[in-house]
Parts: sequence; C-alpha cells; structure tokens
Amino acid sequence: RKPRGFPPGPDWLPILGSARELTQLRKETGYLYVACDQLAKKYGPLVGLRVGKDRQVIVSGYEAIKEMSSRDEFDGKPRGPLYETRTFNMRRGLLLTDSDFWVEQRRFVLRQLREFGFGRRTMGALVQDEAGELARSFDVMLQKKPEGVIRPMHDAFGLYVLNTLWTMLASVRYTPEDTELVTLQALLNDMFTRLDMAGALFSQFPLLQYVAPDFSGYTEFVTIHQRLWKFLRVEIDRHIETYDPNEMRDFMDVYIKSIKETAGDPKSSFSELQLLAICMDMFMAGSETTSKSLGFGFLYLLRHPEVQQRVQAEIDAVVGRERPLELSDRPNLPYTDAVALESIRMFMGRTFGVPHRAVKDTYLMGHFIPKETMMVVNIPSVLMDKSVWGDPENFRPDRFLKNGKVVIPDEYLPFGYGKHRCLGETLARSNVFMFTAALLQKFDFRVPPGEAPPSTQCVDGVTAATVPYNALVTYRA
Ligand code: HEM
Repeated sequence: RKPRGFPPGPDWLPILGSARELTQLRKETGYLYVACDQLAKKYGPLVGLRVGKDRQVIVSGYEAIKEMSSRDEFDGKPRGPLYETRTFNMRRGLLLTDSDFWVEQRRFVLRQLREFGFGRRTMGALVQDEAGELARSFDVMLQKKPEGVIRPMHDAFGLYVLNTLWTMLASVRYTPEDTELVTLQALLNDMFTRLDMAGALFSQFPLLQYVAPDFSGYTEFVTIHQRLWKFLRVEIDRHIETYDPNEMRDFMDVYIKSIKETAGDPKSSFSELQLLAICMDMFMAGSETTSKSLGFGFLYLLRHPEVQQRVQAEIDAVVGRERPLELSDRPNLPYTDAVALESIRMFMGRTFGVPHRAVKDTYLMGHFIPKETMMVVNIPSVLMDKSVWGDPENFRPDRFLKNGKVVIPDEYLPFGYGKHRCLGETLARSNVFMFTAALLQKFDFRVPPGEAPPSTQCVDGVTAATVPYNALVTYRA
C-alpha cells in the first residue's frame, strides 16, 4: 500500500509495483532518464514508485535535488543485493556506505588523496604525464601512417585515466599490453549498459537471484566482481608484503598503516576488505565517468569542427604547438576549459547520480518520505533543463563563458551536491581538460570519409555511454 502523503506517481500493482508503467515508458522513449523526465512532467519534482521490493522516489529539478542532497535525513545509501553483492555482501567502500563508518572513511580518503596522493607528485604532473602518454600513442600510430589513422574514439581514454588514479593509490601504471586490465574494463563497461543506477532486476526482485540467476543478470554481476576483486587483491597483497613503515609510497601504504595502528580496536572501520572496496569504488567511479565524459566530448568535437578549431586557436595563442601543455595553463585557456565542462554536462545530462536513502521518516517538499525509501537522483533533469540552459541538447561551451572568463552556474551539478558530493571532482575536471587539450594541441579529429557523423543517441545504463564511433586522426594541418 502507498503510504499516506507519499509523492504521486504511477499506480502500484501487486508484486510488480509500478515497474510495468516505468518499463513501458522506458521502452517507448528509449532511455530511463527520458522516461523519468516524462514522469516528472506528469507528477512533479518528486515521483513515488514501487519497483519490486524497492520503494523509490525520483527526485528531479534543481530545488528538489539540492534540498534532498543537503539534508542529513537523506544521507543514507541504499541497501540490497545490487549494492552489497559487489562488496562481499557487506556494506563497504565509499560509494554506497553511510553513517559514521562512511564519515570516517571518506574523511581519511579525502585527506590522503589531497595531502599524500596528490602531494607527492602533484596532481598536475600525473595528469600531464598520462595525457602525454595518450598523445604519444597516437603519435606512434601516425608515424606508421602519416596520412591519417581511423581509430575508435569512444574507448580511447579508459586506461590512461585510470593510471592517474592508480599511480596515486598504488604506484601502478598500466599499459595497453595489460590484457587482464583491458578485459576487465571492457567487461565492466558492458555490464554497466545492462544495469541502471536505480537497481537491477535481481535486486528489485531478490527471488530471481535463486530462480533465474542468469536471466536476472545476477551470475554475470557476481562473476565480474569476483574477477575484479582478484585483480585488485594482487596489488594489495604486494603492498602488504613489501610494506615499510618508514617509507609511505602511496595511498595503499598509508591505508595499511592505519589498519595496523587500529588493529585490536573492535570499533575500527579500517580493514583489508574495506581497502579492497575503496579500490573497487575508485576503479568504477574514477575511471568510467571521466573516460565517458571524454567519449561524449570527442563525439561532439567531431560533429562540431568549429569548436575544435577554436580550442586549437586558443592553445596556439597561449601555449603554442611545441611546449607541452600544463595544468597550470588552464586559467589562460577558458574556452578549452568550457569544452571540458560541456563534455561532462553531456555525459551526466544522461546519467543518474548515486542513489540516496532516507534514514528516518521525514518530509520533502510537502510529501511524506518513509524511512528506507530509495531516493533516485535525476541529475539529467537539471543538466538538461531548458529553463536553465536554453538549448541543453546543443554542445555549446560558450554557455560557461562571461567576458572571457569561465563562470559555472549553480545548476551545474554533475558531481552531486552536499556531503556525498563526488570526491574526485578536481581530478576528473583536470583529466577531462588535460586529455582534451593535449590531443587537440597535436591532432585533428574528423569524421572518417564515408561514415556518418557519430550519433548523439546514447547507450543507457548505470552510466550513459556514447554509441561506438570512429575518428580519422591526423597531424594538425
Ligand atoms: C566526470 C567524472 C565524474 C563524475 C561526473 C562524478 C560524479 C559523481 C556523482 C554524481 C556522485 C554522487 C554524489 C552523491 O551521492 O550525491 C559521485 C560520488 C563519488 N565519486 Fe565521482 N564522479 C566523477 C569522477 C570521480 C573520480 C575521478 C573519482 C575518484 C577519485 C570519484 C570518486 C567518487 C566517490 C568515492 C564518490 C562517493 C562519494 C560519497 O558518497 O561520499 N569520482 N561522483
């Protein structure tokens, strides 16, 4: 039964809840975010749903998202198989944890990434190195074929983006020859297209884990995660074996130090499993999102050669073509920075935030929200809001420029809002900027002859992806 005062929404049927109407709308519109947008137009900024066992509220629009994200009553993260199977059937990591456990762990990770991880070699140097490595890999291809190379662009960035994070976490750099890593990234990307942020069949209808594990996606979900745990565990074990208390090499060492210091304290939130879960969260939240933003960005750069030329003209005037770009050039390259912001908007304009959970009975915008309700954060409703952006569907970096300076509107919320706000924002923005700038400084990207411009229709999933597309890469004219 719908609780009294619960936000309006589609009818709740026995067992299925509102799943049928939502699935139908999703089929008709092609995307969960468009289906949710239509529900929001019909019912308002809060739409109440029941999907299987989950009671959900879709939160849309700037005001509703800002209020929900800034109130402690909504600081919880969802419970259930989808969110816990990935971390050994426990609530571990940062993305999907809450309460004092999350507060302590988040604080620790943030401090270490700032003071230790970012500090030892500055973040700027890390990001520059990896953007340079990617540019070099293009160079190697072009030296063999100077007239131009056609290469898939949607997945060009994953490895190099992950390296910026992994160097800080574990002093590790991967190369395209690390086949297990490349396979894992591909498997995860693939799995992400078959799930969505608001849940999976096997978490909404938990019985399916037992009666239809393959059909409900449960088997695949568990198998891929077990493979990822094994992969990450090797690095953690290597750190434990070579640990030297007098030499902190990276985040993993500092974390292991904390495990040792708090050993014996039954209340300690530090453990090897939690370190593994943090690495997994970083692996997923840290590289996927940034590389997909770049994937969207380059898709639009192919569709808009004039934007590409403007970025190149700006870089030529400020940095030139020879000196390697540095992160410290960013304030002098406002148009390029605006292209990075717009790339992230195009990605998160099709992707939901990480869901929250009401930790007690409460009210939001006049509606009753019972404890344990999952709050689905409809970020596209803000980033694609016509009343905010005018022409949100268009790739128009100028929207972030005023009198030649970057101005970011309050409604720019791709990293969420409040205490759970993304802790990788600085790194993510730096990466999207540096990778875009470093490639455009040296190369032109065009639609390959005979191919249509890449489609702006995306692939739905936990996070949105572009459809696979190629670019003709040449040295700059
Ligand atoms: C363009 C890239 C990125 C986007 C759009 C993005 C977006 C988000 C969003 C929307 C949230 C949820 C906030 C909420 O629950 O209200 C989040 C959380 C998080 N992100 Fe990111 N993110 C990006 C890159 C990164 C990177 C590079 C890292 C790694 C350093 C990272 C680590 C995290 C973590 C650990 C959380 C959980 C924070 C918490 O609940 O305390 N993200 N991100």
